[in-house]
Amino acid sequence: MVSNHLHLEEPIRMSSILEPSKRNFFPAMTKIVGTLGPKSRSVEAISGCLGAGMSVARFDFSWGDAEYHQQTLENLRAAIRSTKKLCAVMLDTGGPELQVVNKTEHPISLKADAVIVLTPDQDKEASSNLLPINFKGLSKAVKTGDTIFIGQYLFTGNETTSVWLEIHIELPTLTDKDKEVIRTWGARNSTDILSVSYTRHVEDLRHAREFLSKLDGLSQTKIFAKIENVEGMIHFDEILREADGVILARGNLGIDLPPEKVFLFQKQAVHKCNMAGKPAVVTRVVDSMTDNLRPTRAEATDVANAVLDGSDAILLGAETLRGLYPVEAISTVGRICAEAEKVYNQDFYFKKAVKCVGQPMSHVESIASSAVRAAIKVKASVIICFTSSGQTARLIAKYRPTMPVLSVVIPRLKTDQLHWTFTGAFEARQSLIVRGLFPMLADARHPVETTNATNESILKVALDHGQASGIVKPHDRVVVCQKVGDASVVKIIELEN
Ligand SMILES: Nc1ncnc2c1ncn2[C@@H]1O[C@H](COP(=O)(O)OP(=O)(O)O)[C@@H](O)[C@H]1O
Ligand SMILES: C=C(OP(=O)(O)O)C(=O)O
Ligand SMILES: [K+]
Ligand SMILES: [Mg+2]
Repeated sequence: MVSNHLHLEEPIRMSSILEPSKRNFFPAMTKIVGTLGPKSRSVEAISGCLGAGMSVARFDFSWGDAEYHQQTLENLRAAIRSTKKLCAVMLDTGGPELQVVNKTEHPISLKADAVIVLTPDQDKEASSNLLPINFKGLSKAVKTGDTIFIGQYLFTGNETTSVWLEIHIELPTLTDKDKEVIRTWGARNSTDILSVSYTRHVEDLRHAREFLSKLDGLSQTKIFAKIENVEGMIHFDEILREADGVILARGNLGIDLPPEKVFLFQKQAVHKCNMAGKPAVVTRVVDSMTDNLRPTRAEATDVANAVLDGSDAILLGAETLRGLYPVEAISTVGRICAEAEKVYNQDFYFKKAVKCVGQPMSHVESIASSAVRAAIKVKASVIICFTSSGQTARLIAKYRPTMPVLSVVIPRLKTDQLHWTFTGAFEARQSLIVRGLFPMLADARHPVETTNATNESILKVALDHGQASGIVKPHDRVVVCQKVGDASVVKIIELEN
């Protein structure tokens, strides 16, 4: 029996809940973004995070300077080399966020019923009754009776953190400080994904794209809209059309929205992203793991529901940034995701996605959905997809195959009139935030023409890679999606050994 809701493909025996889960070579199809900070920035800590399943590292420029984040990034590179795990780099802007400037590095506690003065004078020392704010226009932006909410990361010493106001702040979404960081740190480190904090309108993204296109090395950076207030939520559809992906910043948005409405936003936003074939990233899932080894029941269930809703990735903030158990937080979330993926109603979802595209389908989309359908019908253990731009692989992932997709990124030679370089590295890393995609960068010495001989030799390398990592075993069936000459083909192969 196939039920027509998005969870539980079919009823299961209660006793089967206790059956131990099979170990996979990868923790989950759902990806985990880890924010790197004080508790997760040494080579050792980052290696642990990569081993536990983190595939995107987020650098949050709401705090810390470029030098601090550069050191962390160098450590990430060392950890990638030693663990041989791929990891994408996400630059998260500060955005129009008002911050309390606490230079004392000591936590500050606020007392109930106390009177607090907010001052734009950043030279003043922060205390329980005086909070310096990094925004001169505050007194003009508020009126008597307005509420000012002070974010929860506040006063933990290391992070200067968010203050939220029930008002519209006349600051651009990409501030001058953000632009400076992108121009310097971002360009120097070939940022894979730019997270545009507090995206409020589609213009915010157009502006960001135009800005990136003028910078050396950043024209390929994917732009993710971080939706964290009601304004961004209201303009969601137009934002999604322009974005390469969306981050549902439930922490900040959850303050702006009545609690009983948060789930509605999540389900709608994730669904819209799924239908558009763009990655949806959900934040703030296991806050309590910042200080504890186990999540609460509500948090554990929430992670599973995010997967059943169709999320591509889970973003951990304080849990990895300043939490006591970054590695355990990642592995716990990964295990919950893997369990939820097993009961995800792929059949129902697939039909909805096909219906939503309508007819006629584009050729690539038709090939991609057919590859997923064939793989499920023949119980293939993996789909191997050849891609250069990454588009075919993303389209396959859109149909949420139940098996991993090994996306073999074939480099292309390109020139800017001065130099010749190979593409591929960006495309491979950028798929690390898409549910089910596991990229592999083909050797740049392979010629890019799609002849039978080159296809076969690259496929052999991919299969060897799959076998070495345990993703494919002897006698497995594998679905391959590639171009032979001018024709896109989906073929099913049976492995001998
Ligand atoms: N270098 C390649 N060798 C063989 N097949 C390829 C290559 N690049 C893409 N394909 C296949 O070609 C078809 C679509 O082509 P195209 O849109 O150019 O791919 P993409 O945009 O993903 O790079 C898909 O079947 C894809 O798997
Ligand atoms: C991720 C969030 O915020 P921040 O960027 O402040 O960590 C959030 O609000 O969910
Ligand atoms: K931020
Ligand atoms: Mg294409």
